[in-house]
Amino acid sequence: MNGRKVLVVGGAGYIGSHICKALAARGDTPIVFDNLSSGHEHAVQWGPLHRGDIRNAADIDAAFANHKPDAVIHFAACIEVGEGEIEPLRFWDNNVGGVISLLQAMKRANVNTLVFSSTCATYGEPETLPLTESEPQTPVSVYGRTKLAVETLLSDVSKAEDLSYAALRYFNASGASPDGEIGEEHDPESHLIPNALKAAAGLSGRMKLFGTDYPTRDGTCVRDYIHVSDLAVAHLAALDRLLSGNDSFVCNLGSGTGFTVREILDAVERVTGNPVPCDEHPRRPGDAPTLLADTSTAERLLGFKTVRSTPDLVIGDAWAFHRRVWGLDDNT
Ligand SMILES: NC(=O)c1ccc[n+]([C@@H]2O[C@H](COP(=O)([O-])OP(=O)(O)OC[C@H]3O[C@@H](n4cnc5c(N)ncnc54)[C@H](O)[C@@H]3O)[C@@H](O)[C@H]2O)c1
Ligand SMILES: O=c1ccn([C@@H]2O[C@H](COP(=O)(O)OP(=O)(O)O[C@H]3O[C@H](CO)[C@@H](O)[C@H](O)[C@H]3O)[C@@H](O)[C@H]2O)c(=O)[nH]1
Repeated sequence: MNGRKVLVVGGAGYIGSHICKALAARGDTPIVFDNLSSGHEHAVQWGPLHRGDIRNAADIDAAFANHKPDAVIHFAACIEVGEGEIEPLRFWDNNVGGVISLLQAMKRANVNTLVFSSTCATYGEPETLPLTESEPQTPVSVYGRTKLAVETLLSDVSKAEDLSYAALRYFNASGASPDGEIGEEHDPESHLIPNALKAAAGLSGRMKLFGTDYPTRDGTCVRDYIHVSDLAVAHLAALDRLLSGNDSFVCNLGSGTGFTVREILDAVERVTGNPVPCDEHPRRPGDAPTLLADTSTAERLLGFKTVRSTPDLVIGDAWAFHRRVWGLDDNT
């Protein structure tokens, strides 16, 4: 299915920009709606940018009126888990208030298809691994609770109104566009792989390894890293499934394989050829020991299987992107 206009809310950000690129590559038009609070204008390359805030009804109504999209993919949120503990009101306002505002605008514009960025952080500290979608959701962070609240909101609204939605629970989004064009540019950056690459490049001093006493094979947290280009493929499939008239659904997006923090640091050293200077620190609050996706629902509903979600491909693509952005190609 192509030739659609898709409003990509938060499309100037890390994951959203990769989905825009994938939409355009197959003949859809991504219209980015973004307030550029953490996104980048230079990442909007495949369709128009409509600058505005999701919580402002006039802004979002204007985007629907000007561009008449067929569907919406919603990425915009406050994502920095630690900040949520300090500023919960800001997180609830943007992550939940933003979706209420968006749903109201969709209703006014008569657009009823929505793909939503949820997260494995809604599961909290699971007992059963790998995580299926039916695992109880008991998030341990403000961030995770706002995302779970949106899932509940979408479920309630879809029962009463003409709304079909997909809530996609990403595991750890990582990597960069394989052609090096776009990648992860968060500021501040809290994610493991870009921080490790920066340390390997000698640009940030020693990195912090949070927690070495977890009940895992080497004492560090296990995560399921999914390449952002694989995530993009899954979003197109989710959109197509909804636009074909199927019911709303919830689905994990992960690779199904877990790696410890130490294994990721080893891979960073292997790919870059540089050591990762690193100090051991206490656990970071809110980190679950292990998060690992059961991928069977994504396979069944979306025909989705990852193809680039191995540590070496993820880190290789991220490294190529960051070398360019950091201006290292001539001297590292
Ligand atoms: N990065 C991950 O590993 C990960 C994992 C699970 C879920 N997610 C979810 O995926 C989504 C995208 O994450 P990301 O890493 O690309 O984040 P990001 O910060 O790079 O992108 C978010 C975008 O939304 C925009 N935005 C924020 N608030 C807005 C508002 N009120 N109005 C308009 N635009 C607004 C920002 O400017 C930015 O461009 C988020 O919802 C996040 O919670 C991310
Ligand atoms: O400088 C760092 C950064 C991270 N870590 C550790 O590395 C692991 C992965 O951390 P990170 O890359 O920050 O990812 P998560 O905390 O797993 O969270 C990400 O993945 C979640 C889904 O798992 C999303 O919901 C969040 O938005 C996203 O930040 C964790 O054990 C961290 O403690 C370090 O040791 N040092």
